[in-house]
Amino acid sequence: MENGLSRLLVGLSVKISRSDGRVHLATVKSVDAVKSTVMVEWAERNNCRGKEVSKPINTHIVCLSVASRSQVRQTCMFQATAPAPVPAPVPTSESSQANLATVHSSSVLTSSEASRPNQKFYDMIQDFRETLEVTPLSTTDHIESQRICVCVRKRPLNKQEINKKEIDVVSVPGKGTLLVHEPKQKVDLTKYLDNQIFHFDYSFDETATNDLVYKFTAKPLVQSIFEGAMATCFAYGQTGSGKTHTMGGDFTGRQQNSAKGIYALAAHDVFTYLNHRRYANLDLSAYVSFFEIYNGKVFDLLNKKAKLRVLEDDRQQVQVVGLEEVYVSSAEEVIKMIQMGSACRTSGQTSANANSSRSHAILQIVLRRNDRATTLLGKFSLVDLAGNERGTDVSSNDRSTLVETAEINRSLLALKECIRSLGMNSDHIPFRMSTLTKVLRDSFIGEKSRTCMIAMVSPGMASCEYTMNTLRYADRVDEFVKAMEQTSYNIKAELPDLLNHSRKILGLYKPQIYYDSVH
Ligand SMILES: Nc1ncnc2c1ncn2[C@@H]1O[C@H](COP(=O)(O)OP(=O)(O)OP(=O)(O)O)[C@@H](O)[C@H]1O
Repeated sequence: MENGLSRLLVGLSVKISRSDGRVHLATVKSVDAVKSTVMVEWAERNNCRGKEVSKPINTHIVCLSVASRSQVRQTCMFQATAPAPVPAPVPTSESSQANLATVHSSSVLTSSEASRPNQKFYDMIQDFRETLEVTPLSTTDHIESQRICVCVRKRPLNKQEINKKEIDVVSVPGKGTLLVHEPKQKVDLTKYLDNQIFHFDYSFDETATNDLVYKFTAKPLVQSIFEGAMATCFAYGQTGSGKTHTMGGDFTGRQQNSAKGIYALAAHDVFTYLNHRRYANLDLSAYVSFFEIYNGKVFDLLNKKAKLRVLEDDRQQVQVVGLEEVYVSSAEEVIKMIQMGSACRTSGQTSANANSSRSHAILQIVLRRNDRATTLLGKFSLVDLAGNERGTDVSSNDRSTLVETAEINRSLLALKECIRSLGMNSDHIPFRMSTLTKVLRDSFIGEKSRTCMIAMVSPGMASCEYTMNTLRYADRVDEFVKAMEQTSYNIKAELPDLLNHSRKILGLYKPQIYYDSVH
């Protein structure tokens, strides 16, 4: 019977009618999906988009009652619209069948879904999502070359959040757009969503891989360092939002796969270019350094966390004195350095003075000419920033936390200001505001500098405030840069209007003559 129902549902577009009168539309993709844990949750979490539903050929009602692994029984009525008889090769497993308890051919609906905290908000968000046009970014999409690029990446709900039945309050319809459905309550206790919309250069949803993120963010910057640029890629966001996952590689349990992060992907491309005949006559070598900044102090991750000094000479050149710069001849060697440095960073977490989420980690891939002075050609700095979540939390009065917080605040503020100055082509770069911006000073100067910021967000309702902080920060960087890009265009576009206005006031209005003269 269960098997029959599974076959019946696979490939169908189903309308899930619920006791409160709401309707969800979904396409059932596989028998396994039907059988896994709670069908209702699955259907709601995945394809609940009305536009996927094809015209019904025949309609029938089924009432599906399923039990989750925790034996919470849930019953739901399905109005299934079948486009065609569905061919379904059905691998059945005893264990998964156990999850499907009973099926009734009844139209009576009893729903016990309200077991989820914040169910009302969950429903409202689901309803909102049904109205969204979703166009996820794909590898074939066009990549725009720009001097400053600001993107956002949403990670999936993690196991803990799923167990807590946290609701996902972030939607990524694509094309650089991201929405936060902020749950709010009026004074009369009516619940409502404050749907806030943000636009960035690219927005990555929870299904995006590191490869995809890399392709649109750091990859376009790699070539620039072969043309003499200083390129920088930042990962910004609260603790646990996915900065290290993105930069350093994804985790399998506690093991980090360093070959799968943006650090390693960039290293691969550096060696591809290095071996390309186009750059062969430059006679270049690659070097790597890896260090962290904690509380304004620099520690060398490739040299047993040696504490280093940052000095500035009279020509404003900033030097990290004694920083190891290791010659590397392949991407694999860079990955080894990343593993070594990351292990050093992690082990520091247990010591009294450092914690990875409270420090900025910077991997630099440096290109030098093989001349006597090993002249610098270009540099790519990849930065895993400190978590920004306690930047606004002033509730803790522990002294070291306050000092730490002040330093993180200062450095993130300085970073924003330096990127803005870069966007303005300003002569004044306020890099002295923090150690982070001091050591990255050369990234903010010169016509060829390129910067990319990836803002990471956690999707859970509990992280909503931090998510909004992250997005506002990224939005301000982006907004300002785009405003500067727009300025020259707007001045040109608005000049006729402004001049006409002045002429009117002065009684000199000759629109035709003026218009002709402008064009
Ligand atoms: N896009 C993603 N897909 C799957 N899992 C992810 C993703 N992003 C993050 N995670 C997982 O979430 C957890 C936290 O991620 P991560 O350590 O990268 O966060 P973080 O922002 O670097 O935190 P911290 O500031 O504390 O270092 C990890 O277990 C990671 O594997």
